[in-house]
Amino acid sequence: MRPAQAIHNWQMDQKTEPNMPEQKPQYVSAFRTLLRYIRPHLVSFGLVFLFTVIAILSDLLQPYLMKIAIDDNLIVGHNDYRGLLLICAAYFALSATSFLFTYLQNNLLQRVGQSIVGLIRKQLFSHILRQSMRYFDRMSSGSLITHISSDTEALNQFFNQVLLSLFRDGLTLILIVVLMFHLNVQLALYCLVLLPIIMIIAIAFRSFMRTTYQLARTRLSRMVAFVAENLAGMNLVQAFHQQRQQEQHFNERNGLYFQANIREIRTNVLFGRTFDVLSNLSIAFVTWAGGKAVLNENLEFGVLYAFITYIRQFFQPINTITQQWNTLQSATVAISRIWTVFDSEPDVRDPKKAPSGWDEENIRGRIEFDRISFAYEPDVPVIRHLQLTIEPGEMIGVVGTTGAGKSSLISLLCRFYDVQEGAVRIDGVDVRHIPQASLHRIIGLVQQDPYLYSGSIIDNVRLFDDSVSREEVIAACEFVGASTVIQKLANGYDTKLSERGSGLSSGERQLISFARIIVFKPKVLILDEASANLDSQTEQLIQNALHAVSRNRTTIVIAHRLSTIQQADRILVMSKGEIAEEGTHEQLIEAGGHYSQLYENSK
Ligand SMILES: Nc1ncnc2c1ncn2[C@@H]1O[C@H](COP(=O)(O)OP(=O)(O)OP(=O)(O)O)[C@@H](O)[C@H]1O
Repeated sequence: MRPAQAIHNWQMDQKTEPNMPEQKPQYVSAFRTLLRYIRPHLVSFGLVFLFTVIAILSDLLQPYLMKIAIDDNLIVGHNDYRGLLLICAAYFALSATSFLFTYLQNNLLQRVGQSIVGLIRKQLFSHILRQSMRYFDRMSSGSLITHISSDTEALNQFFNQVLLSLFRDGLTLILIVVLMFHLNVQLALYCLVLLPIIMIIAIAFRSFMRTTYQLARTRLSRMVAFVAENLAGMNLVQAFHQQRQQEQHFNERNGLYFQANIREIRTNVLFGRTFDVLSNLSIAFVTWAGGKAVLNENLEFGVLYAFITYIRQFFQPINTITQQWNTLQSATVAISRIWTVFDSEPDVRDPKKAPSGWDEENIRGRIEFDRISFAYEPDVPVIRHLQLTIEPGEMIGVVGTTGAGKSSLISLLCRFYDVQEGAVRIDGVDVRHIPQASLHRIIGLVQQDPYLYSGSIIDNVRLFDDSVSREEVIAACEFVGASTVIQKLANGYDTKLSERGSGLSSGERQLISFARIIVFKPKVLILDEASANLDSQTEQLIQNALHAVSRNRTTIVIAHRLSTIQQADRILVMSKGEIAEEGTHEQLIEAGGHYSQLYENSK
């Protein structure tokens, strides 16, 4: 990302934070979409349901067994030791069954959930990769990272917590009510009297818990986004000594997240304890009403025991389900957010098929900008009616003031953006008709500050393409003169580079990019020259590499040092999106215009 973009994103983040609208969950559309992913796993979900039923039944039959033991085997004078032993064995068997099926159900649900979430994450990333540059101008990288990490994690929780709880706790509740009515209708009705109170408390807490939960999640995403933006623009932070200010901004976000977390925990504890109190109240009530009935010999003691156990088990699933409401909501918001990303279509699209007669291997490299106009924002033209033809094998140098539109011209040739007027053609074919993969094989781009991937130098030159041999890579590096730089590194060609190619200057990274050009042999070479001050040795290496690589290749060099392009076949001077001067170095010096002034200043 451009540093300017990073700053812009921080500013956006800071400006919009207090008023950023919370996204409302769209349950129906979110789950209809999710259903598409669930459908292929219906058998597994069916099995999870079956295992859940078995595990719950095994749990709930345990108090019932105790009731039988108390009422039938422990009655004084019965001395039914064999019966008692059988019940104990059955109790153990039920526990073991519950253990086994809970384990199976958990594992299976986790596996299915993880594979769905993994698939969504994969599709999300490849969808983002297919977007055009305009999309990345609009979206901050922080929010995209949040979509891929936190939002998919919320989906993961939906499967592992919400769905599991709905299956397990919902079913437990239903079965407890059935068992209570089976044991004693009157006592069951007494217990159900409490239901409306439970509902009122749950609903009252629900909206409160939702607010605190959403607040904590939003503040967490903002903090993550902020860190991501800072990492992307670290050079800027350091160059402008922004450490203190950024630390302060981070501390504010960290503090807000801390407060939201504390509020969330406090609410959860309050809610959980309220349910405990309610549960104890019901037990006291049932002990009083049931105890009276036992004393009057209207109720067996075992039934009362089973009832009390069921009441204890009754509150726990209600508590869990209510708590899952938050996760359900955040998962719904996450699904909507993920689908907003999926909904965005790239502005720059591939043609349905390559134009007839298109032969990538035999491209000559004639480039034509035919009266093109372009703007990033409506009404702010960056390039105006520009006409330029570059012959195959020609080397063009482009100079101009900052913001003149040099990089934009290259972006249009690479089709990172589409022109609004006119056409860009390669060998007479409009780039909009050329499949992008083919276009990017034809054009080799050596950027100003080349991006290197985490990996060895070998992998960075061959772009992880194993069909390119190590020897080819080494030969390419030697050809462009990068080997001197590489051999100085600790592990030579096997030195592991980090994403910013740490340890290498931008000029040295450009040398490695030149080696890529030799390996992949594109017909057109674009060099956005490193503007950073290079030491004279690296500068000379780059000059030599450019000379070697540009041979028989159409080459466009955006030059920051005029020495690089003095030998160019033609030099263009750009100003305000137009070509202001054009000619060889000698012709332009003689003309005494802007170029000659630049040349004088650079001496
Ligand atoms: N992604 C973008 N979104 C909006 N405006 C942009 C974007 N990229 C560049 N611009 C604007 O377009 C104009 C031309 O920019 P461009 O990068 O093409 O100039 P340049 O000649 O390459 O400048 P420099 O030498 O500083 O790199 C500038 O005013 C710049 O602010």
